[in-house]
Amino acid sequence: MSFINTQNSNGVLTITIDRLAQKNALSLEMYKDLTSALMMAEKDDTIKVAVIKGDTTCFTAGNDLNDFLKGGSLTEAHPTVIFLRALVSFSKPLIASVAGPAIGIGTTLLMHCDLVYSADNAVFQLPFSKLGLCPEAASSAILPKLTGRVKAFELLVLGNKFNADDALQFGLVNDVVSPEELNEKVESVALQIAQLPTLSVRASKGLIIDSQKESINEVISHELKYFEQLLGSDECKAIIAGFFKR
Ligand SMILES: C/C=C/C(=O)SCCNC(=O)CCNC(=O)[C@H](O)C(C)(C)COP(=O)(O)OP(=O)(O)OC[C@H]1O[C@@H](n2cnc3c(N)ncnc32)[C@H](O)[C@@H]1OP(=O)(O)O
Repeated sequence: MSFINTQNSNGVLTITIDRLAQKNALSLEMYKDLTSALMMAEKDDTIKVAVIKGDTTCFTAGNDLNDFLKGGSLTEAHPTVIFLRALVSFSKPLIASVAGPAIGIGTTLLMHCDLVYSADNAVFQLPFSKLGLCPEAASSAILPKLTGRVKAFELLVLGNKFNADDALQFGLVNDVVSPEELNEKVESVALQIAQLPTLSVRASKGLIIDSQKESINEVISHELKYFEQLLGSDECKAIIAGFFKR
């Protein structure tokens, strides 16, 4: 059973994370499906813009902690790494629609989206140190640029939860609406983009991000070396195993 659904309509590919019983935690299979969805959007000329969403109660609880426990080397062949590379290289506008928990990669993937809309029930968290891990998805470089160094340290290392208004203030999201308004808001912006001249939108995204892609990918590689080491540590394994013994 796939927990990633796609719907293609009016030039908009909507990618829905749908594993609510596990708070939309992202398994390796789900990363593969997310990558496939991005690649499909990249290749299909009828798709002008992609939206990534959960539902109005939950975006994603981040990486599936069971998969962390299983281990595995974070090489370029790893599904999470392939997804991160696809996210960085995605050349069409990507809009995130966030509600409820957006934990770990649920927050860091937003740093690779072009527009982010949040419901006022969203809860963001970068609990890397609490898990015995370190930042990923180039958040160690992107977040300090958004928030300044000391706030980035607070968010990435203390790892406390923050709300949608905080995320708006940090420049992580464009706008905050009620959960009931979120889908309509995102759909209307996506349709607006889909109707703009395609080449102009593509060129504009390229101008905003292309010059940074190489360094973002380098930061991702650098972070992954530490992340892999930490993931293999007894400390991290004990913390993650503890999550399931609550
Ligand atoms: C490269 C990527 C790095 C990262 O993403 S690092 C971040 C990893 N993620 C986390 O550390 C978040 C872990 N989850 C939570 O903190 C909490 O959950 C939430 C705040 C998201 C929601 O809390 P609540 O509403 O109380 O739900 P619940 O009872 O904790 O979870 C419901 C079911 O979902 C499973 N679950 C939640 N998150 C994960 C996860 N990340 N990986 C695997 N399973 C998860 C639980 O175990 C449980 O399941 P059952 O009903 O069978 O007991």
